[in-house]
Amino acid sequence: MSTATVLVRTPATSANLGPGFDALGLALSLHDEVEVTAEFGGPATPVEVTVDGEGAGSVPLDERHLVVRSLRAAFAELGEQPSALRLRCRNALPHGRGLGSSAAAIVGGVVAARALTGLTAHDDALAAADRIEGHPDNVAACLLGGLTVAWRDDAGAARATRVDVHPDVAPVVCVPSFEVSTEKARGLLPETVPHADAAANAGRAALLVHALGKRPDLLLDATADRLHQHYREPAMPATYALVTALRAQGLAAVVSGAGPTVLVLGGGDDLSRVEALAEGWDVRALQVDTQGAVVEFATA
Ligand SMILES: Nc1ncnc2c1ncn2[C@@H]1O[C@H](COP(=O)(O)OP(=O)(O)O)[C@@H](O)[C@H]1O
Ligand SMILES: N[C@@H](CCOP(=O)(O)O)C(=O)O
Repeated sequence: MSTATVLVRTPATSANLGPGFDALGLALSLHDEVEVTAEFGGPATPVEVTVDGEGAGSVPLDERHLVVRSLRAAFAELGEQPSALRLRCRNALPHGRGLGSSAAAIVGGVVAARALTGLTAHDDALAAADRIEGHPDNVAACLLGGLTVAWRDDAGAARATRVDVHPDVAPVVCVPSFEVSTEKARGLLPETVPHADAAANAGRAALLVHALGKRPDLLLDATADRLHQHYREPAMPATYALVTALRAQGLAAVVSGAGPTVLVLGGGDDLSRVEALAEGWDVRALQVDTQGAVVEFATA
């Protein structure tokens, strides 16, 4: 029998960034940690999970737990399931707010399973995480850190590349007290969209990559979206109203991921202006996380 332990740290992510639906993601300086101990070759025992912080008291503590499901899926692809699994989760990412908590849980499980079997390269981890999450934008940024552009190749496997972010891009998030699940928010999207809207978003998404990297002064124009935000308004009217109010003041505000958090891609100078309009919201000035998922330690 063999036993190994790893500790994996995963960042929050804001996906879409306005026009980059299911493609763009930005890793943020807010993190979950999961410590996983796995035994191989012993008698099969039930999984043990403890949770501190966000999700404590609400997430299931058995095989339905999202990190456990992701570990199981990754171990299945790697060819061997552990006979025993023990997890200690310390969560800072709020759930169901559009800050990538599910992506962080999935990446945490996939990276932990790979580290527990001696794999440290991220090569196949992105595709594995995308197969669980169902869209590659958050998992790419969570895995790689920074600003990422994700896509699926012709065989359907997720791929991603990182783009450097201009130092003046200081993310501010306005987190509401209510949740909207990504599943519900995706259910509001239409099957098809007008060609003019698709064309407008393609142009703005291309501009956004340039604005985030080199021209923050173009961020207001670059963050305009016609593909998802207004379709989701019925599930989060307060979010849509805050985005509209912030944009009217010249601030580059978008719905973070599938919402309901609002992300403002401005400079640090914008914080007081955001706070003035976002009364009652939990307004946090964050930084871009440049590390992505990190294996803090691994013991065999
Ligand atoms: N650290 C975690 N541990 C277990 N389950 C989690 C964790 N993070 C997220 N989840 C699951 O994912 C759900 C939230 O996912 P989702 O609706 O995609 O919102 P978001 O990813 O924007 O926070 C939670 O309600 C919970 O079921
Ligand atoms: N592109 C996805 C992003 C979902 O992000 P999350 O943080 O809300 O899970 C979408 O817009 O549905």
